[in-house]
Amino acid sequence: MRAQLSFYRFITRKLTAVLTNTSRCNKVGIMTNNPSVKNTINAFIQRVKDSNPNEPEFLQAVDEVANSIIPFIHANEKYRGNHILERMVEAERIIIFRVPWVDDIGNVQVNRGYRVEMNSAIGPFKGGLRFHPSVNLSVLKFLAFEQVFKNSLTTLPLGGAKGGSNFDPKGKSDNEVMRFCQSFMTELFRHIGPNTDIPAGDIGVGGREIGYLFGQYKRIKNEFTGVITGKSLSYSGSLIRPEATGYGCIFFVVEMLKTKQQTLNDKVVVISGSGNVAQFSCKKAIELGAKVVTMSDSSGYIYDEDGIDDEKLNFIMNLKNNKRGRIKEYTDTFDAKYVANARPWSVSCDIAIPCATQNELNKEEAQALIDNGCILVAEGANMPCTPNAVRLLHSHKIAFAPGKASNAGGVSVSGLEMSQNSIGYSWTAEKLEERLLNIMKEIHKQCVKYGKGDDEYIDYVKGTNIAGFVKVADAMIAQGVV
Ligand SMILES: NC(=O)C1=CN([C@@H]2O[C@H](COP(=O)(O)OP(=O)(O)OC[C@H]3O[C@@H](n4cnc5c(N)ncnc54)[C@H](O)[C@@H]3O)[C@@H](O)[C@H]2O)C=CC1
Ligand SMILES: O=C(O)CCC(=O)C(=O)O
Repeated sequence: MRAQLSFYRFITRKLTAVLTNTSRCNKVGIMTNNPSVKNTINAFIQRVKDSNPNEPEFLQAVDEVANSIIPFIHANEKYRGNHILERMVEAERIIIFRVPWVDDIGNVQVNRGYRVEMNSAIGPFKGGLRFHPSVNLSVLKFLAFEQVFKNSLTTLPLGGAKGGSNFDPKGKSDNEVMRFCQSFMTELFRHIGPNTDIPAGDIGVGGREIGYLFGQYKRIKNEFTGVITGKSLSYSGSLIRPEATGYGCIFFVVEMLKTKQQTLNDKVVVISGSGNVAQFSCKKAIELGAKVVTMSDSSGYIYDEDGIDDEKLNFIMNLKNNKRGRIKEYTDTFDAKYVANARPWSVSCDIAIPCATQNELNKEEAQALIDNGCILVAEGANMPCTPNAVRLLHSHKIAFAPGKASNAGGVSVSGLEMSQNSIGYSWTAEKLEERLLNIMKEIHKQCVKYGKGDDEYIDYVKGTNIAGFVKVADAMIAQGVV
């Protein structure tokens, strides 16, 4: 307690000290390169590090936000003294639970389940579930933390959360996946609800898993409610939700290109991943005239110099969504190169869209993209670019969109699915796609408002973080110390 008090006093002293220094303000009044602010940031990050040891992904996400937000807090009196960011890095609640299940040969298996309920200041907890062997507390805390900012940007009343398990659906039968999902929900159900916490999909959680999870919730609670999004249309899902993250990402890219007086037409696009986000980013990019030349999975990537067209993309969708095969099999049917154990960032392109997982594009790979003429990188995945890669892209003035902004289309349509569930009505695909487009345009506008520098370069990282922060911070201040 004493240590906490002296830390807060230290931060307050630092902020007061730098307030007297009025040099070097940018367009939104934020002082940059001020050594006192830098010290404040470093002290804050050290504090978070000390209280969250062995959580590198969470620290990485906090570090990025702190570097944007602390200078902003310090330039805006309203946000000083409330310890908003200190509160935002503490989850409101974290649930960790055992998930026992029986495999097809009768062996008992056990996995660990999680739900990180990060912040409910502006709405009920909302965010996906990830089933992947790499899942741990650090990964889910980083995802939940980012979700708070992302959901705030969507213009919808959604708090932030994330959950999942180290269960690996790869290689499991449908029955095994079903038994796992039923066991997972048998604990999770008591923590969620349509007005409390509304999970959805993420890596390893698609339509099949959402169906099993929803079915078990309904069975236990004896209630048919909009407790999960990403549901199938046959049981109150929303049109466009499967497409939303990828389509939204491309709509965001179009807005970014507009600032350069360019369009997607004839642009060469490199995409990583071949799951939900990758597939629908590819589909919309093709529709808008781009040539998509790569897709990948955790074993390697395919390079199709002629471009992936609708027929080839349908093949990939069937391969990944139904046959659950490997991307290499593309080359059995189509003329393309397969590169094993590698990522696609050395392929020459105009635009790169990483859509697989966190930290999948490092500094050397960013350098390769720059050397090959890439002008824009937009994150379809959550935090796929390492901090060094982002710094390099910024230093070369490459347009760079963080996932919190560019992949917010998925959760946005989840929010629209919740609205449709609550009024018992289904909107048309056209209306939903139009809403999605407008939300992505609005997010872009907010990024420009807070991220455009004196040299006209748009720092989307700063823009995203500040715009996302302001709404949550205002709500937290209004609600008192809770
Ligand atoms: N599904 C959604 O609506 C949203 C997803 N995201 C993010 O997008 C990314 C992809 O998610 P989904 O497409 O939903 O998942 P998915 O399970 O449908 O696809 C994941 C893809 O990533 C690949 N992958 C996984 N681990 C990998 C690794 N270590 N190296 C290379 N490739 C790897 C898989 O092979 C697969 O192609 C994740 O970062 C997720 O958090 C973000 C916003 C919304
Ligand atoms: O649709 C949702 O609720 C969550 C999507 C998600 O997990 C994400 O935006 O990373």
